[in-house]
Amino acid sequence: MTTSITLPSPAKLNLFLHITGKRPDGYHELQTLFQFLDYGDELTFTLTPEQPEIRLENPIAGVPDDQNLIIRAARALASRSSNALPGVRINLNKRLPMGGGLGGGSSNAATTLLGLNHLWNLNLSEDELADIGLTLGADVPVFVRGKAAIGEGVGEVLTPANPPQDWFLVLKPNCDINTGKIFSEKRLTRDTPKLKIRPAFEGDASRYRNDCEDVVRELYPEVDRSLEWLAQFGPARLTGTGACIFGRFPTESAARIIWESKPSGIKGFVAKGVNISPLHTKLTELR
Ligand SMILES: C[C@@](CO)(OP(=O)(O)O)[C@H](O)COP(=O)(O)OP(=O)(O)OC[C@H]1O[C@@H](n2ccc(N)nc2=O)[C@H](O)[C@@H]1O
Ligand SMILES: Nc1ncnc2c1ncn2[C@@H]1O[C@H](COP(=O)(O)OP(=O)(O)O)[C@@H](O)[C@H]1O
Repeated sequence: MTTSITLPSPAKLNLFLHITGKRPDGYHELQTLFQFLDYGDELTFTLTPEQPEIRLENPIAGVPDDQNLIIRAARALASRSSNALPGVRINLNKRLPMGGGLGGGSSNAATTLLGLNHLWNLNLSEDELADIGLTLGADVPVFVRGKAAIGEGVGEVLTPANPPQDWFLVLKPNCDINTGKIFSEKRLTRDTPKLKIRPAFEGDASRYRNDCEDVVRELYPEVDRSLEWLAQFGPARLTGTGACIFGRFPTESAARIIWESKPSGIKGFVAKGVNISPLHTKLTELR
């Protein structure tokens, strides 16, 4: 019996993000193209049959365990089982900046759902895991399903897509952006016409925009300056509601050359865009 696994918890990019309307409950309707990166956090799950608790070995500063999406996902999954389950010790190797629009927390939740479904032998279907995921956040289902996709609704209605698997230079301007604040800005564009995405999205994502970008640039000069710098070298965009931005390159070496010349003091990384999540690639190897 497997008692311990280490799994990737990748980042996502929103290659474009259109706001197409607003629902009566105040949430915004989106059309967004999600692609994964071959870069992210890593989670190790170790069963502890002698201790029944779900325990995070290295809590995140400022995020109480009760609010940590890893613990919340593990508890939500455990509540689906009528049998007593062995406890689990979880170790998080955090590499992704938090609240940066890379979906790190949502990805951690999805890795926990899939990892513990495997270790606890629960055999829940992908649909069931995506439903549990949606109760934790709008971005969790795409990480559960593990395929690049256009997200509609609040991002949970997914249609698989196959964008080019380019290389990206991702930068994290030195500011924290609150998603709720951006969505509540009056001047946000909320009426972008819907793109035709069925039977398949054939468009070139770089022709489309992130509707949050103008507002974020106005409110956060660090993002504005970083985007201006990165756009010198090719198409550059905001992911989610920021603060991370990304530039697209045809090869790893092209991205690394620009990385070497980035302004001092700004953090980031180079990664490849992938249409199958590294989490799913790893789980397939384990089966
Ligand atoms: C914008 C996206 C795009 O991938 O990513 P991130 O920048 O967070 O990575 C997501 O849709 C983020 O979804 P999610 O992670 O669930 O959003 P939350 O932080 O819970 O949202 C905070 C607040 O923003 C507003 N909100 C959020 C999403 C949405 N589609 N419409 C909204 O109006 C709501 O007021 C909500 O209470
Ligand atoms: N395991 C987790 N990893 C990261 N953030 C988490 C986690 N659990 C809860 N959070 C909370 O979720 C917020 C959003 O984090 P994250 O998913 O990294 O960013 P974003 O939604 O902008 O892509 C964080 O600021 C943090 O308060």
